[in-house]
Amino acid sequence: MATVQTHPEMSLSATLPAQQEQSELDFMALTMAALRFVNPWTVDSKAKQWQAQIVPGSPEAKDRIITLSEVSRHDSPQDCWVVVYDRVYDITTFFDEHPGGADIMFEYAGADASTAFRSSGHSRMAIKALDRFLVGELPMQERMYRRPGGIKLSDIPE
Ligand code: HEM
Repeated sequence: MATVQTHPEMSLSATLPAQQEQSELDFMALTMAALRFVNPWTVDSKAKQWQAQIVPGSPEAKDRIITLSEVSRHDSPQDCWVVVYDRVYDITTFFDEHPGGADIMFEYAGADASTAFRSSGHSRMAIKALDRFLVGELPMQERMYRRPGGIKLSDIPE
């Protein structure tokens, strides 16, 4: 039977990256575990509470933390969520009412619509109209506009 001999140096260099990767992975897992322990805004803690249906615009919506990954699951005309300025809105019932049309909004189904919303020149009234569709907000580590030291826009809603 034929055997393939590799030069000892070659086989060493071939195994090194794999070993390195293994130890990096362990290091990452440890770091993530430590971060979860000390970080009060961990994704898991509040996101797991997302079980029951929530009425858009209700007081409970203000306390609900929803991850981007959860938002991405609501991307159909029957169940459509978008993110605007780190807040999550269920706009399923708004398609027919939207003065800018349904299609333009549906392009952002399950995704972040902040820049589209902003660049369409929405009025204060439109910003206020967001309230009634609120279902929650992103965890701190997924936010872009409402995090300490993050981008500050003077005209985004409180
Ligand atoms: C997410 C919830 C949204 C709400 C509550 C909302 C609300 C409104 C309102 C009230 C208007 C009337 C004009 C005004 O008062 O500013 C409007 C217009 C408009 N919206 Fe939205 N909008 C939303 C999302 C979007 C998105 C994601 C886009 C994407 C680009 C968009 C594009 C437009 C455009 C182009 C107009 C202008 C229509 C015209 O003047 O003919 N909107 N929207």
